[in-house]
Amino acid sequence: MASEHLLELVDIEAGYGRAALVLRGLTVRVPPASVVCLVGPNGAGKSTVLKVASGMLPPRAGRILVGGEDVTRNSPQQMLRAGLSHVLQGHSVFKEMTVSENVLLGAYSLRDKAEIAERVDFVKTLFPVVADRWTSLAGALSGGQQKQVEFARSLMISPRVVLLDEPSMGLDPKATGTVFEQVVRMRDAGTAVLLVEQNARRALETADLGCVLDLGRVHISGPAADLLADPALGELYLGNRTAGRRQFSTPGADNT
Ligand SMILES: Nc1ncnc2c1ncn2[C@@H]1O[C@H](COP(=O)(O)OP(=O)(O)OP(=O)(O)O)[C@@H](O)[C@H]1O
Repeated sequence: MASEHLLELVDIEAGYGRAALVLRGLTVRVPPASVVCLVGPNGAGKSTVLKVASGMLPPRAGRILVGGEDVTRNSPQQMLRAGLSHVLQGHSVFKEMTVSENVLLGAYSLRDKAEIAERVDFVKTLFPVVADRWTSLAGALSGGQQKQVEFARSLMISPRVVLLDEPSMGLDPKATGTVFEQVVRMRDAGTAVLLVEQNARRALETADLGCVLDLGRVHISGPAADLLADPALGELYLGNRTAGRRQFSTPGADNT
């Protein structure tokens, strides 16, 4: 059945091994051509959401839908084929390989040379540093430039949704700014983004929709601009100082 959302995680319960559940009835939806960010305290389960969406961690309950199709039991490879591309936390470029070799790793499942060439042109246009440093060793690039190589690699398969885990981690403010600009460019070029970030303010300034996670559930969600303007959210998560402290409304809301 067609869906107005590209990716839907519905009533997800998930955890690691025999340990207690990390995600406890979480619902997140990603519309087309949007950036949805997940923010919240350490250990809330943000990265775990991305692992569930990419098939790395099968949920114990709930459903995962891509374009309305149920992919809950997909393996990571099947999730990739369904259009979900995961850019992991930290740096995952191979420093001893060139930028081109790193980017082309993202095309390993493609057979059509014309399609690969078309995707290479696309990512080079989207990320000029990838074009400029195409034959350089990836290890010679700055952290922010390496992150753009990872973005380019993730886009080679024409994903429907890119899952970005902490893209600003370890970057200085200037590189962080560039990386967030590139997130917007990805969206404007037609790829939806589900973004996990510690830098909650910067993420909400970039995103269209935001979800605040706490204890494995969506605590509050809505247009990112509304969340940024919420004084309670500002005080709890964004470092604002306000006179009165008020509590959030009922936990368990979703971003529909
Ligand atoms: N591989 C793992 N094995 C066991 N427990 C894990 C594993 N990865 C994460 N956890 C636990 O799951 C919980 C949620 O972790 P997760 O990384 O999803 O949180 P997060 O919101 O992304 O946190 P942070 O902002 O610190 O990155 C934590 O209690 C963490 O210890």
